[in-house]
Amino acid sequence: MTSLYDELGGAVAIDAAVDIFYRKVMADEKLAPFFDDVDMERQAAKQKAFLTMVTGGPANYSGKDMRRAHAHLVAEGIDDSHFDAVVGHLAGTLKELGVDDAKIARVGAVAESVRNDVLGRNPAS
Ligand code: HEM
Repeated sequence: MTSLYDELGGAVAIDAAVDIFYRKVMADEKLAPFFDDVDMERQAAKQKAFLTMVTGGPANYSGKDMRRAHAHLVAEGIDDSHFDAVVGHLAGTLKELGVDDAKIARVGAVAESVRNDVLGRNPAS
């Protein structure tokens, strides 16, 4: 079966998407402060590897799991509003790149699957 990764356009598409996505995140004044001390080049590389893996492409992600990667941000106050904004920027990016709504919805579902981990909650809450 063709993976969502291939349907999106593979490595070239993921690279383009992550670059545009982080430009949007950094231009969003409620999100940018969380990235103040972050090396954005390294961050973009991790995000590319992560999105590649979770959309069914080659699994080269060696970063932290989503709960550990964001635990310090939970302490700094990230909540559903930040998560929704991040997912919105991802969807907006894909839309700009000409990805159809059905595929954007599938990427959105992948993002939703890590919401509780990113926000440091139990699955049931
Ligand atoms: C779909 C949701 C999200 C995904 C898939 C995601 C993915 C990632 C990945 C792969 C990393 C790198 C982990 C590592 O260093 O090993 C990371 C780090 C980070 N994420 Fe997210 N993230 C998401 C939501 C958010 C949200 C809502 C925020 C809040 C603004 C956020 C802010 C950050 C920051 C600031 C870092 C860097 C941490 C550091 O290096 O100190 N992320 N994220």
